Amino acid sequence: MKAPILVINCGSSSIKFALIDQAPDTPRLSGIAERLGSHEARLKLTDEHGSARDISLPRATHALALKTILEHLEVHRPIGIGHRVVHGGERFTAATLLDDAVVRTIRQTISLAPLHNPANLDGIVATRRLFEALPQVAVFDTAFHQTLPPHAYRYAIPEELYSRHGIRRYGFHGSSHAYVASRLAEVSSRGEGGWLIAHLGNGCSATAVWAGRSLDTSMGMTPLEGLVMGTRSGDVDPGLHLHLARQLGMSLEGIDQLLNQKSGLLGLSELTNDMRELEQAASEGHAGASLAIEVFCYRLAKTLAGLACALPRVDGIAFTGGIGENSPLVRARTLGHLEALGVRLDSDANEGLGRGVEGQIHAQGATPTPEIRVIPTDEEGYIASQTRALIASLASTHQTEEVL
Ligand SMILES: Nc1ncnc2c1ncn2[C@@H]1O[C@H](COP(=O)(O)OP(=O)(O)O)[C@@H](O)[C@H]1O
Ligand SMILES: CC(=O)OP(=O)(O)O
Ligand SMILES: [Mg+2]
Repeated sequence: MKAPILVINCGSSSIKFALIDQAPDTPRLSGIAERLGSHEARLKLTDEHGSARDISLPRATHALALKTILEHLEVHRPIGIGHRVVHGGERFTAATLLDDAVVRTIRQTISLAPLHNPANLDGIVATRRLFEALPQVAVFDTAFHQTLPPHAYRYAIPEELYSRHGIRRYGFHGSSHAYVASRLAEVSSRGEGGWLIAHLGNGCSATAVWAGRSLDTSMGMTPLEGLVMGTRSGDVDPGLHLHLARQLGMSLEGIDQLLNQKSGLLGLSELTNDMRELEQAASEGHAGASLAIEVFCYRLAKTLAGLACALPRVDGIAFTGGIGENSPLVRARTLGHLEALGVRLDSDANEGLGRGVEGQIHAQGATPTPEIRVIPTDEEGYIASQTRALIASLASTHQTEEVL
């Protein structure tokens, strides 16, 4: 591999990673260390030829898993490491070189993303210790949404909560939305224009993008706002929290768990958070699974229609993420609720498109309607390119300073 960048996405019980060559189309080395902390902890590695290895790491911590990952990848001599950091608050509007001060500032944003940032930081701290000599970069999920105008990012609550405590909408999945927006500009005849992008994975969010800039998005201060997700409720009546506490005697911890881990597709279906399994169960007559899919698609359509307000014109709608790329059913059901936006799906193209494959699925007619596209996301590729660009710009500044 030539000058590869190691990308690390450190979650609460897993670490996803990829080693990415400077030539974008070179096959990657990638993998996941999962169930960390448990007896079943393991590392799954797929090399650049596609052959997979499964290594058992009983009770491995994040630090031990990272050490093992790095031992396996070291021979390829990465030139830098890019870390996914979910919340950058208002302080970070772009990818940032990690030093002690930046790590301290990320630590201060923990209260804004208690589910994601502590794990991201654990990964950063351990990797900086293990690889002192390598430049390391934080790429923030929130950075792409820092172009939101105040009327999109402010909540209608007292001003002081924003100015003193940073309570506002931030938006997430920025690396995915930014990647898809740039890919749309390459493949669509409409160019950069106005796009509604639906990132549908375990976490789900939709974004309105105009001329490559995010103008509004469905997630808010935390990744709980907005769409129905695998285990997250998305939007609920804000009065629900008080009701659960006062009438049902639930604790804050309990409410947090209920809305983040027991709701969404899982809560509605009482079956699973996995869309593939839900589609199977629904086809066999499971009423909860059918309802979960219907609520998911209706709420997504309603959010996309709302986000259209942010755009001067809707040139198209793009689907991405595990569900967006693989589920013709979810795409068709969602678009079925959006006739008012003038969208027209080509059902055969939708059904016939390979799983995880890029393509266009709108009906071709005399009058142009919004394009409908499937764009497989590449968060790791985006994080690697941001990391590479920052390292290159620092190297050239350093060289200029030496000449001067
Ligand atoms: N063929 C498929 N049909 C429907 N849903 C699918 C299919 N393949 C994957 N998915 C769904 O994609 C979701 C996971 O998306 P993914 O983007 O991989 O998640 P993450 O946010 O963890 O990266 C799961 O709900 C899974 O069921
Ligand atoms: C921000 C967020 O929801 O991330 P994920 O989809 O990885 O959970
Ligand atoms: Mg993913």
